[in-house]
Amino acid sequence: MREFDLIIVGSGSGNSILTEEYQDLNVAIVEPGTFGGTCLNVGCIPTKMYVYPATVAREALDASRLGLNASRDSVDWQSMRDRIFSRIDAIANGGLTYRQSLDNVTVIQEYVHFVAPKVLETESGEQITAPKIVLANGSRVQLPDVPGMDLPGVHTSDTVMRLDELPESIIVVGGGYIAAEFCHVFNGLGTRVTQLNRSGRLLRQHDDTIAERFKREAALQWDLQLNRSITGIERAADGKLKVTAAASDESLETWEGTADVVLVATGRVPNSDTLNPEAANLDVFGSGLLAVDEYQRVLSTGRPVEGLWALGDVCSLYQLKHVANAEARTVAHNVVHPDDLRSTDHRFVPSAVFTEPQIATVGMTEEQARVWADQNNTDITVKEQNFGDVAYGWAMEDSVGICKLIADKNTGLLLGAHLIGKDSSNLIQPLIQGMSFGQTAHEIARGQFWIHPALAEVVENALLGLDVPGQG
Ligand SMILES: Cc1cc2nc3c(=O)[nH]c(=O)nc-3n(C[C@H](O)[C@H](O)[C@H](O)COP(=O)(O)OP(=O)(O)OC[C@H]3O[C@@H](n4cnc5c(N)ncnc54)[C@H](O)[C@@H]3O)c2cc1C
Ligand SMILES: NC(=O)c1ccc[n+]([C@@H]2O[C@H](COP(=O)([O-])OP(=O)(O)OC[C@H]3O[C@@H](n4cnc5c(N)ncnc54)[C@H](O)[C@@H]3O)[C@@H](O)[C@H]2O)c1
Repeated sequence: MREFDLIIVGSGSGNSILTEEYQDLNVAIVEPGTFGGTCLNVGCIPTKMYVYPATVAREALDASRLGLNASRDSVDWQSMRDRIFSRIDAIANGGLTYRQSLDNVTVIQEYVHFVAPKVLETESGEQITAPKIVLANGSRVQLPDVPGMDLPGVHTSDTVMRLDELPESIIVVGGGYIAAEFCHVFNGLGTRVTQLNRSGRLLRQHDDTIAERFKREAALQWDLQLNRSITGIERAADGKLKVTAAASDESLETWEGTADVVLVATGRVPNSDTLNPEAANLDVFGSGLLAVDEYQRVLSTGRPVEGLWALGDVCSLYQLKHVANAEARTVAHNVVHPDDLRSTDHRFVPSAVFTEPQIATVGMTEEQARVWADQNNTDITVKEQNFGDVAYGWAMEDSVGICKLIADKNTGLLLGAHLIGKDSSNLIQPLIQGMSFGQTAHEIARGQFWIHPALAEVVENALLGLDVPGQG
């Protein structure tokens, strides 16, 4: 059995643990896939590198209301794809080469699973052990159990960005983040998009106002087929892929549609099962999440296992890179300072959906805030401010954007912020900051200058519209 001081399983956020404090430790990093993990290779980064040109194209197509006639004459998919992946592949290869060059680091390029507590076995049968092990092995695509998933032309987010050609038509299955972002990408680049979702709602975890507004905007851009659950995919006589879907709403008929490509984006599951957690008696809950305490220590029958840590999608309620990175910082400290444990602050986890319009959110939805207020004997105040009501919104002729804020009427503290509209992923940041540092809505609004006439004035006005102490 090979012994190390530390084993890290997964090279996504797990790879960022190795700070200078680790240079005297004998470390193994286990990564069977492409070095760098999901975000770099098949997730956040390449998707946004496609989102940006798609957004530029949509802005051109929508510019006529500003008296500017522009068009999307042609799209060079191959050069876009090669530009994106020549950058990304170089970073992944460079990261692997760098780690392999370090005297104190061994990279093991195989899957591992537990055979006993603290003992992992590679696919080729080698056993490795260490007093400290970090489990950072992420999540993977979950496919519905229907026929046709293995047909050529049926893709997931892992493969669709490497297509040889921009498809003329695509059916996107799912109504979450991944489906939304790829509908925007392909629609912006000129593919005919049909989105199929099981429920009648898009972005189900978002505030109702935002989800409804997004549904309206999505229906204006592509063909939206809601309340339809995929039942199968087959090859049609004309060579296209034929998708069938049952109606989950009784008023609808069974649906059939054809396209060149099908993208299945029906969720992701944690990779804990690939670790054989039973052999180490590790606690697993929900969709397969490893149970951890607030210090990221992995639990076994409810108690932390000495020297065993987890972070990111394999254990987190949030499948988000900034959360995986924050948890990695916690673990990086705790592994080498076990007597001075830090916890990860999960109070105000924001996220953004990079569509056109963008969506950004932090904290409670209005529905959650009403329940919370009842339980805590307080009241809430809600303000919806249209982007179109501020000067920059006039410049944009905006009729889409909303900044919706929810605050505790008595304390003035923000409970939730939900934006849809241009640059929402950036506009929300002062609200995340104010919530994180305990500032009231009035303090955020009046404790600083807001640049005039920047779009951020919509956030200032939304804050001033809340019925909280200090306003007036
Ligand atoms: C298409 C897409 C777009 C996304 N966009 C965003 C975004 O814009 N913003 C955002 O915040 N988040 C986004 N995410 C989510 C984000 O990518 C993940 O939350 C994040 O990358 C998780 O990091 P991780 O370190 O936990 O896991 P990963 O980066 O997935 O790393 C885990 C690694 O472990 C390896 N592994 C798995 N099982 C084993 C095993 N048994 N043995 C050894 N190794 C194993 C895997 O090969 C993998 O490389 C996106 C995800 C996808 C799929
Ligand atoms: N911008 C970002 O931060 C970003 C971008 C992409 C992904 N992510 C992360 O990745 C995670 C996974 O994303 P996702 O979109 O795959 O999952 P998701 O859980 O958000 O959405 C899955 C969707 O598929 C639908 N669905 C499930 N089974 C179906 C079926 N049989 N037929 C039709 N529809 C079906 C569900 O109703 C749901 O709308 C997200 O939760 C998010 O945390 C984040």
